[in-house]
Amino acid sequence: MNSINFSNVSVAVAVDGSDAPKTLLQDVSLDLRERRIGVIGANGSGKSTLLRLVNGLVEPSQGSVVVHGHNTVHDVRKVRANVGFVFTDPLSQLVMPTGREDVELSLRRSIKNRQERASRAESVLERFGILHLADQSIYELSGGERQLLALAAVLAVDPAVLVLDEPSTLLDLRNRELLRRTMSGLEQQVIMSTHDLDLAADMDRVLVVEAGRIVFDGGPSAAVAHYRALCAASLDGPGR
Ligand SMILES: Nc1ncnc2c1ncn2[C@@H]1O[C@H](COP(=O)(O)OP(=O)(O)OP(=O)(O)O)[C@@H](O)[C@H]1O
Repeated sequence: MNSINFSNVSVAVAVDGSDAPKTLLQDVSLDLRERRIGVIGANGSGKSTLLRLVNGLVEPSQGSVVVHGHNTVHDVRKVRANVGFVFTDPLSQLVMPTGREDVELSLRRSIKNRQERASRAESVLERFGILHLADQSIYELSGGERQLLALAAVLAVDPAVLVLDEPSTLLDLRNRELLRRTMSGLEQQVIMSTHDLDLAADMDRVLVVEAGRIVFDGGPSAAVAHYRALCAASLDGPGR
């Protein structure tokens, strides 16, 4: 039950001015049962597309994705209730004027009592070291502070699966370390795309995506070595 299963998944989209669809992902089959799953690969290789399939933001053109027993097309509400998604750009996720209100909004469905909700929101903000920023406009926060807030708002509701799309791009060294420690203490299944190969090294299983295909699937050090070799080949290959 506790697996993220991709069965022969392809994603193709129509492109303006062209008869041929563009293939973003091709023939992906995976059974992900590990607690920490990393996704690495070049810009535009298909990492975000793969992650967006996990909460039904992207639908397969072929094949199916089943997350902890729920199909992402037919049971999308159940999938969304189980999957927390942290976007690369926190502003595409934060909807309330302040951090406190945003975290409280996340908690509205799970905690009906107002006071309880407020106190839970405070403890979540404190855990991420941003309680002192709780009442500031989200537009006045730094990029990294917003990224921490977006993570706090998603983690507040304890989703069974946490999807993180490049969560550390804006974080300084200390907050990257905080993210690492937070992730290692989490009970839930985490699937994360990253360009930060140190973060990838903490994962139990790492997928390397290249031009819409999974070209490596295994332990973190072998995956990073594979990715480095791909980069070197593309820089030093014919025509360069
Ligand atoms: N809706 C869409 N329509 C057309 N092309 C798309 C669409 N969504 C994504 N793409 C293209 O699909 C490819 C994969 O995109 P994706 O965002 O999954 O890459 P990524 O590996 O996450 O990249 P990055 O590391 O730069 O964030 C890119 O070439 C992108 O331009």
